Amino acid sequence: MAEPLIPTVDLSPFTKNDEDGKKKAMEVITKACSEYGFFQIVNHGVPINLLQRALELSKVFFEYPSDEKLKSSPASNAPLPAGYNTQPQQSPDKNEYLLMFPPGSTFNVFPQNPPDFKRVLEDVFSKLRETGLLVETIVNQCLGLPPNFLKEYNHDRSWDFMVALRYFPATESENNGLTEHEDSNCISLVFQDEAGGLEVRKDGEWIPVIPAKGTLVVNISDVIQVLSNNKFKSATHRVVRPKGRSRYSFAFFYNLQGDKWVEPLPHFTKDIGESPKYRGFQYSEYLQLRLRNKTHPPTTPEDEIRITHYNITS
Ligand SMILES: O=C(O)CCC(=O)C(=O)O
Ligand SMILES: [Fe+2]
Repeated sequence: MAEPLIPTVDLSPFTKNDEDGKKKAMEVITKACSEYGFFQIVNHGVPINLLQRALELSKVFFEYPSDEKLKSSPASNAPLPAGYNTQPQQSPDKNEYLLMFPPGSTFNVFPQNPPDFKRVLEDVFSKLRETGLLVETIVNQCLGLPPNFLKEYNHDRSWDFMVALRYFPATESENNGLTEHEDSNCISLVFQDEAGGLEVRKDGEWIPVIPAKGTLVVNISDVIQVLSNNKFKSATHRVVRPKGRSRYSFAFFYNLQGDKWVEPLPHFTKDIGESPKYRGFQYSEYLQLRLRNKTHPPTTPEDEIRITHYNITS
């Protein structure tokens, strides 16, 4: 049988305390994170039915007429526009989305319909947050950091957010759904419907993530890349829209508190005689620069701020 293109890791050894299984899983994860920062997980603790239900309900929601969706427009004071959003007309990203912060956040604006949607979104969020913590713990161990290091550094869960996305069908002339990028946060978890379209760049080639029910995609993001001084890679990924149908997905961003200082850790620099590859920065500063890419897009996309903004080049 052909090798699956993106490795799929069974996380059950981590809940069953199967030491041998954990070791094997960690080898696969370490390799994937060192090369390109993407892998898939099964037995991750989020019920498959819940993931399916979330996709079904988001499909119902996004198929409503605009005026119904616009009833969940964001309140103006939120740090990110929680609620229903469309991309600006000039954006190359042809999607619409519903964004939420943790259940109970006062920024959240939920649709009234379909009636079960809010409860399912809150459930999915809570479950993905638990899986995010588990993955962070595994990444911590794969990086050889002291136990609980990342958990303690990244203890404030109020910055996490999730988006339900709907991508419009490709046209004859273009199929960009989400332009290539790296996520700014720590770890992202994604699931997509059977239309597929998510791709990751490995050795200069775009590798499609073949959709598989109940499977979550793990995406290592910029904060982990900086802390580990490039030992683990922030995945470059994009979404290509399929023809003839819309495509639905969810992305959960296991984030970091804005006032945290981010810089390569001593473990990956002075302790091993390596120079830092990034200068330190406050996370909220980087978030603002990234947000500005969206609100004030530069004329050439190459001028968008990425994590390379903090590179030490000498
Ligand atoms: O829709 C997807 O599959 C991925 C979304 C994504 O990469 C993002 O929102 O940053
Ligand atoms: Fe992304």
